[in-house]
Amino acid sequence: MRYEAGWSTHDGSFLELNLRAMIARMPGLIAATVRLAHRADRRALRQVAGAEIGGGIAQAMGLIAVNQVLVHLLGGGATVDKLIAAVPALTVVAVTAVIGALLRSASTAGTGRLEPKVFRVATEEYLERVARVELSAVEDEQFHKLLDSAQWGAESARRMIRFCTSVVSASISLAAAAGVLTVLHPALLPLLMLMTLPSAWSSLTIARRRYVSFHTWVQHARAGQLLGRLLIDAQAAPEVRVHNIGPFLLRHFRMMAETGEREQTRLAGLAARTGLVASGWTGLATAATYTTLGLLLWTGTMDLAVAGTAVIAIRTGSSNLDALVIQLNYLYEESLFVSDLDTLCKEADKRLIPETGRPLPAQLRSIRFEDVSFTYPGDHDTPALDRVDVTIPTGRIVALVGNNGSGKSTLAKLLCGLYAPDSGRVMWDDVDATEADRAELFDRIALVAQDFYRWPFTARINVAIGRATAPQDDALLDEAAAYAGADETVASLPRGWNTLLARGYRGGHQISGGQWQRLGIARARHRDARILVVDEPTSALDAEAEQRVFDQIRNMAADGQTVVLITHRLHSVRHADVIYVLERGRVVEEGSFTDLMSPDAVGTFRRMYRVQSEQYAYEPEPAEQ
Ligand SMILES: Nc1ncnc2c1ncn2[C@@H]1O[C@H](COP(=O)(O)OP(=O)(O)OP(=O)(O)O)[C@@H](O)[C@H]1O
Repeated sequence: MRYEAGWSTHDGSFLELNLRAMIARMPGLIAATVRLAHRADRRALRQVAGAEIGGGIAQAMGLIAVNQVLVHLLGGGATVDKLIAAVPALTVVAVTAVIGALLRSASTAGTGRLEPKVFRVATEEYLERVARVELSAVEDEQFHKLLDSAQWGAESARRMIRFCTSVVSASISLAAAAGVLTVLHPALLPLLMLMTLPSAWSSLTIARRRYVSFHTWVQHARAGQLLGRLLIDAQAAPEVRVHNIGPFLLRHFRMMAETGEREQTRLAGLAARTGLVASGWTGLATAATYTTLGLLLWTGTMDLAVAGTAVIAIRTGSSNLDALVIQLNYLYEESLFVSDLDTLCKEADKRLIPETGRPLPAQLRSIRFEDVSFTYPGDHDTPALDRVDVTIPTGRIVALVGNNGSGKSTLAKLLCGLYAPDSGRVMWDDVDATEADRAELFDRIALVAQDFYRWPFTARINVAIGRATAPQDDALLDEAAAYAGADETVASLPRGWNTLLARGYRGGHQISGGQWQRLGIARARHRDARILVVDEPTSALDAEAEQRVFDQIRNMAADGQTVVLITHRLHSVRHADVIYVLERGRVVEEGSFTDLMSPDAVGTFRRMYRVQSEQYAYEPEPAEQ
């Protein structure tokens, strides 16, 4: 499941993974992290910033004081006098060390507080958007790939806080050491930089490879995890056992994991080689630095006290510079994932369901599909709906029937405003659904989809979620449950309405498919919308419950509610005002039950009805003579 890196060029970021680009982008990245942290917790941010800046100043002062101590100790005079003279500087060294330690712990506490908050803010930012994008975006493979990689972004944003703190701290310490070195001798600073360049190059190269590899293999990793999860999934568990699917899944899990391992091994080998080359160059640069120092001493250009401070400053400076490069590199690597998150937010913004639109008619007369065609993205040749004309009059029952894959559910989804037609229009009287206020449109529809969602919450929430924003009213919930025949189910649950319907959690309970379906119908009833779209509402119901649901659907239409009924139970569409028969995305027949059953009709419905009714025909065995 390798990906071409092409998609990653959406931001082209990894291609810019070189030192110049990194330095150019760094202020922007730090500013973005600071903004995120500011939104998450201002006080903690101030605490971290104050502690880091204070810590850097303390370190610089400490280094200057060390220089003073060495000057006193290596100067002329009696040892006791030299020690007494060094006491004030020694005190400064001790005090700055204590202050530094206190500030470091303040920074650690602040960072610890900030990190989880930044993670939450970043996560909410994309979740909030993704929940509002068009359904077509959620089903789009490219968008999904972006979702996969961007999900790491929130975790990266969290880690960036720590790396940002380390970068600021290492930069201040480095500035202190560099300042001291420049004062000691101007040649020392460039030499220090030279010592660090190879490790900077090596970390960047390794980071670049890791990022490219991540993007190439991201969906492969997800698919591997999916296989692993299937083995422990409660729903798959019966088949896994009875059909002995465990070894099959495990074998494929191993195969996918091994591909991942090979990639990791390849990266590790390359990293080891790059690291070795870098270490060689660092060794040469270090030798050059200390040779220069030796020469300066030998020629008398530098005295011993200064050389001692220089060695300390070089050691501090090079470890600061190493830390800075490593932290900058981590920061940069994480920022690439944060930029994926940013890209996801931008892409999601482009695909958001519009928040405004034309108001729908208050007294709607009908919804009309006018010459509507629709093809799912990727299915270029086979339209799911092909030039369909359908009229749904208000307060009537409209039935959609047809073979599997004939386009019934797709038509229902277009009606619900989940997809827009490729051509043709869905008109709510004189308002085109694509221009309509979508929130208002959704508000008018209650949907019992074929694959309605089994929320892993309590029975109460499973029904109340039909009107998620309204306050919960037990009387209304009871009424909806009674309507759908779910009242007995609820009464039989160990904790009634408050029973958790999620196996695998404490107190979780499992109900049957039919009982779920009753709850799904109760949910749609509780929504109390003007148009009810029911897609195979009774597939899991027993015969009596099924009859009851269809009777109630009839009553609803009598009360003025519009019902769009999709079903394979053809006897249940007898009472529909109009029946549309679909075949391969086209309407091939329409009319009332009587019209379609008449000998003059096209005959598709009649044929389907006859096949079904023959299955129910009961002829008693002839009595034995
Ligand atoms: N989300 C989707 N993405 C891509 N193709 C889809 C999607 N949903 C349905 N299709 C395709 O569109 C066609 C019509 O499917 P649809 O679900 O509308 O049929 P249906 O009449 O409701 O079938 P059934 O009676 O089996 O529920 C089918 O060929 C199906 O493969």
